Amino acid sequence: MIYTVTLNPSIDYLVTVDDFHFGATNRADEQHIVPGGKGINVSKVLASFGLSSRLFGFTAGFTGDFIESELKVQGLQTDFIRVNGTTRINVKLKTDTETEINGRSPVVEEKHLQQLAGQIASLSEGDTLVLSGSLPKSLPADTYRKLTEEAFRNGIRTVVDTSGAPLRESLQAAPFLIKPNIAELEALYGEKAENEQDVIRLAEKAVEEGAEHVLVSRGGYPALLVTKDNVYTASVPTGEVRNSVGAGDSMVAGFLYGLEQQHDIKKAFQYSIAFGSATAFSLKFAEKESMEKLLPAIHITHEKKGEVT
Ligand SMILES: Nc1ncnc2c1ncn2[C@@H]1O[C@H](COP(=O)(O)OP(=O)(O)OP(=O)(O)O)[C@@H](O)[C@H]1O
Ligand SMILES: O=P(O)(O)OC[C@@]1(O)O[C@H](CO)[C@@H](O)[C@@H]1O
Repeated sequence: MIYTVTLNPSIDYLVTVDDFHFGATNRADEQHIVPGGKGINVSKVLASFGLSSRLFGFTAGFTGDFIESELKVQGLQTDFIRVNGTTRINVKLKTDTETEINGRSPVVEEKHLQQLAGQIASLSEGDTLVLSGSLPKSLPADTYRKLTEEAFRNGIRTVVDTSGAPLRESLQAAPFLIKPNIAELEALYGEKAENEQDVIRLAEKAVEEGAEHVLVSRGGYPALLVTKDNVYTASVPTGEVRNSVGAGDSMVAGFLYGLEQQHDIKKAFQYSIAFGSATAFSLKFAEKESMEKLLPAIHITHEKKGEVT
């Protein structure tokens, strides 16, 4: 079973303003109000590909109520812990470019974290735990590391998709997969990656620090999957980007989908790109038909300690 954890969910207010003027009153040309947050997005994408998951995390106030009721309508199995305050609202403004304002999280207390740890303690060997997104400000940076350590001890595979100190800390707990985008990977080591070799070098550092698979997304540029002995590079399909919100989460979902279908790592990587780009090319998240159209066009190069296949 797959479990996703969204410690810091959101309502995403996706708004398109074709002719945007800074400092003026603008009117929306299109808008969508949806439950968001990285773990929630992973679960939503998995569900539309027929894979069930259970959703953990913290919700609060009327925005939290909206998220829970919407997800239930969509048939998702939620088990959120209620905290005080109000779940944040994240603004995703699409003009000729994309601008985001992510809101402030409510306060999550130690007792709530303990409750979550209790939920995770009930997982079984072979389960997958996806820890995605930022931490509420009140939680310490080692939160994901501790949850990953506990999961690792119990034979649970952990995916960590976050950035900064929580990502750095989590490496020590040997996560099965991390999925930084290029900016997150660069920030992790305080270095700019000027070319693909630099990206590989930085990803290898993350492997040395403990991650088993490092999946680096680079928007429309080839993505990389780096492990101890292997480097895979995937071409990314060309197309019109209509919405990149959730493209990274769709990659995580696609990777897990590939593994759930009993495919190897290389094929799972190919699925992850197809899922990511299917989301980027659509106003909604990836759907089966669009994903399957993109899949054959994604070519993977595999380099194993000096050999190229
Ligand atoms: N311009 C693009 N053309 C084709 N595919 C794209 C493009 N931008 C994003 N994608 C798809 O989405 C994937 C994830 O993109 P990106 O590196 O922007 O992730 P991210 O920053 O984690 O995304 P987000 O945080 O917006 O969900 C890419 O690997 C690719 O499959
Ligand atoms: O502030 P965080 O937790 O890093 O990211 C939250 C978020 O931007 O990520 C998702 C897209 O990946 C959105 O649904 C959501 O608004």
